[in-house]
Amino acid sequence: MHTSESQQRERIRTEIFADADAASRQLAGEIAALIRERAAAGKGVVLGLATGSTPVRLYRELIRMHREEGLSFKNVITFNLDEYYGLTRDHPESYWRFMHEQLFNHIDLPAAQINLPNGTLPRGEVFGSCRAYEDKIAAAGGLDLQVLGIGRTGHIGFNEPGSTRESRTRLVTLDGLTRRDAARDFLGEANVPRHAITMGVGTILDARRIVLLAWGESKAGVLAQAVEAAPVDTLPASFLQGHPNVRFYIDGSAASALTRMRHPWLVGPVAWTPEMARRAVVWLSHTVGRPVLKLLDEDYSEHGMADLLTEQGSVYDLNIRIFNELQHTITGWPGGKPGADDTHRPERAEPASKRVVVFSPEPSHDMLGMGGTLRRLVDQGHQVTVVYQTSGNLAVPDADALMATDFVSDLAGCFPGEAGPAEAFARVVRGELLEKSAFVGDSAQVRRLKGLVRRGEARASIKLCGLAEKAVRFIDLPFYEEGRYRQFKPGAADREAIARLLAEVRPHQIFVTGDRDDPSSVAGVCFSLVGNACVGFAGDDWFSDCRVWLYHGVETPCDAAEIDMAVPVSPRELSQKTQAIFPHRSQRGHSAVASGLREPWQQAEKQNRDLATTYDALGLADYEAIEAFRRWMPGA
Ligand SMILES: N[C@@H]1[C@@H](O)[C@H](O)[C@@H](COP(=O)(O)O)O[C@@H]1O
Repeated sequence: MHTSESQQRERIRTEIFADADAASRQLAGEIAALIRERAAAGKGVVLGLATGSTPVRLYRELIRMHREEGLSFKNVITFNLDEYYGLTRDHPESYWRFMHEQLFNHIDLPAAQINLPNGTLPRGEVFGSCRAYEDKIAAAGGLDLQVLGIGRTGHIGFNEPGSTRESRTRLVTLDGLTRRDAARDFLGEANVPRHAITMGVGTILDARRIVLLAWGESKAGVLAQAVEAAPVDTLPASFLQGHPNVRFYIDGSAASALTRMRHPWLVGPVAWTPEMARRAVVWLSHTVGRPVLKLLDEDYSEHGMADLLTEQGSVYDLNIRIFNELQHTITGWPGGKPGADDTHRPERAEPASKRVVVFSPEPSHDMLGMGGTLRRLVDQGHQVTVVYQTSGNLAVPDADALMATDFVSDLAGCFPGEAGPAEAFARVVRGELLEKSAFVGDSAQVRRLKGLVRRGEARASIKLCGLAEKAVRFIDLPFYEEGRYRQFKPGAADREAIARLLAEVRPHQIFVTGDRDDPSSVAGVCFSLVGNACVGFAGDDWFSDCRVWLYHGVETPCDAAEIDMAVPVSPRELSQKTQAIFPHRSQRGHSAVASGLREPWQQAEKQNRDLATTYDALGLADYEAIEAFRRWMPGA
């Protein structure tokens, strides 16, 4: 398709890269070229920098270029976008500390040339300091290049919805969703500051060049609006549309809601592959509000799809073909139906009893994404192993850990004079937790105890699915145990643990999630470990008899056109699933797993019900709920 035609709805030039690494390398190369060019002319560069997980890959690449290619930052002055208000500079979550750990400590940028808003001043001095920050940017000659990420509210810097196009550096109140998104970094929403200092939208727009980076499906909706809808102050990133030199560098998942990706037939001619035809017909059915078998010639022609009809023959044939394809995704036998003709079934019939591995990035993802299917697999006689890839301890509130220590102490109190090492351990952890005045990172022992809390929850949950305890593996991958949110670095030990497990079980089916998540999130890292292991096994006999199924996280809607296997969930199974999510008590309420006011099980229930409603509207059977899966193949 001709690029400019397919991008006709885009008001910001957007480049889609193979992955976050490729996009980060591109921008790092451009920054390095600018620095070198200016240095050669005896001039400096003024960079505007961002925090969050998004630019971490960019910073790693700049550090690599400094170390291996002699890139010097001596002629660079930096201004950061924002800073939390009320955190000391050495607080683990201050942006000052983040920038030093992620970039400044590893390059030769002189300390005097580093600038961040000061979040430590008394309120009365903030206004003056914000003005001084603006003056300093101007005195440096203005920003040559501003790097941006984007928040799920559509914020840039901390310019939340409601920020005006003219806003300047100032103190702001953080949006509820932004605070929930930051809750994991701060080990609980209660610890997230309520205020921050941020450059204004106007300050950002004054930069001579702007590049916004974004990865993962969770940003797709907000990005599509920023790029394609009219600018509004409810979506501050949309104000970038007015800038003469702005580019978005994003990965395929973040781009997935752009018209050229989601509905390419609306913006130009497309190659009508079977997948594309299915997507278009599902969209058409939704758009005109008629089931697939009732779509008319005029529906197609009035919605820019006449060429599909020309290519595929009559509307009657096309409607039936797509209807059948959709119908064939539905199965109550997620592990295959023994003895049945499986020509049109999503899974093969043999072997009748399959070895199945379900990977769950943290305890609870398995149940939220595929609790109904998991139960069916067990009930239908498959040998299911659930693998919890990480302990999930970073997402356990202190209060839950304290309860656990109390329990151990109380239990020990039942045997006076016989206090053992477990009681001593609980006492130490309890002491640490009680001494925490503000947020501090947890020690290894606190994390260990929190991991055990989640193990207990996972066991309780999985039992409700009829799974034996020995079918559950907790592999506590080291990248997570040694890491912090937004800063995970998976390594050889993580890769080996996954490969070892797969080589031992040699499953016929693998269920995994996280393929469309931000690659630096827990689910994103966990998926890439499994995906890479599968690529490594691609030539092995056992793997050629193995199918990999992707299940869905609860925060993003399922697109019916992309489903390869739809497992109906009856009213009874849905309540059993909800019941099985319930034991994950540390994830309830204030946890970042919940978005909005919804509890995790409510989100899962809604997602499964919504999909059933969609299938019903397409003219398929009317189920209570549906869990959805896509098939994944290495290298596809
Ligand atoms: N103030 C920062 C933003 O500058 C950043 O863009 C956003 C997204 O974070 P992440 O990159 O981790 O998705 O987080 C914070 O709100």
